[in-house]
Amino acid sequence: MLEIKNLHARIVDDGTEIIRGLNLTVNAGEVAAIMGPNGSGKSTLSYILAGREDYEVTEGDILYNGQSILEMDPAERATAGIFLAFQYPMEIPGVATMEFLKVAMNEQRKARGEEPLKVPEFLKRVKEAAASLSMDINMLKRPLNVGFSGGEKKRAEILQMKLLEPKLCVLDETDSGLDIDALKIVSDGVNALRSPERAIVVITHYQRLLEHIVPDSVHVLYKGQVIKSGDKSLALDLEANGYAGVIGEAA
Ligand SMILES: Nc1ncnc2c1ncn2[C@@H]1O[C@H](COP(=O)(O)OP(=O)(O)OP(=O)(O)O)[C@@H](O)[C@H]1O
Repeated sequence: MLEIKNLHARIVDDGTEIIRGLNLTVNAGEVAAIMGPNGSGKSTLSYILAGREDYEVTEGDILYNGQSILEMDPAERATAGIFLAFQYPMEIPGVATMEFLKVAMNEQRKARGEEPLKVPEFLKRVKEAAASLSMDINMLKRPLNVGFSGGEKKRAEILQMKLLEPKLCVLDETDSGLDIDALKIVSDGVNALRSPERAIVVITHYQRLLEHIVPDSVHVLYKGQVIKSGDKSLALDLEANGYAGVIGEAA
């Protein structure tokens, strides 16, 4: 589903190369965890997948279902089924969360040649999804993420993901800012989306999240490259021993 080949990417503003020859394959049905020290390029990778314009790909390719996405803008990628849950979800003043969800869902339907959702059906879906994440429906009348606590913002990201049903989900540090109960609720929400037709990429610092969302593969990112891949035991090893060993091996 996702095949990243020898990807090199730099910051447009100052030309600094952040991603330096990254290779990664994530198959449909797979949950892949990406770990790595601070500043290794994890968030940058997620932004590049989503199509953020601050970064320029200088070499290599990103294939989604066998097709390069490099020429697609962020909206086209979203319509194609790529979803990024942000580490720091953006506040959108003046746009009620409910309205945002409606526009996002209907835009995707339009791109697929489907009719917009009727209001009762839309409300039913939102209510069900919000309830499954223990979110108060009244919160969705507020502008998106404005004044939401850290944990509420993360839940709002998962709510969007549940409603949009993307095929490739990239979750950037979804566990940060979540209390113990919220971590369980959000993880359950992600697990409910596991499916043979969907790939999920989870960026995290902590093995803790991976106890709830058990990954099929774990990849260590360092200086813009995947330096080691393994199964879930790799995350346990990192938790116990830190990154030094893996980095030394790669060197
Ligand atoms: N727009 C930018 N301008 C300047 N430097 C940037 C920019 N974007 C990324 N970087 C730098 O690129 C490197 C990788 O950053 P990135 O946020 O991708 O790391 P990360 O692995 O997600 O880190 P963390 O675990 O701390 O969240 C960092 O050194 C960061 O300072």
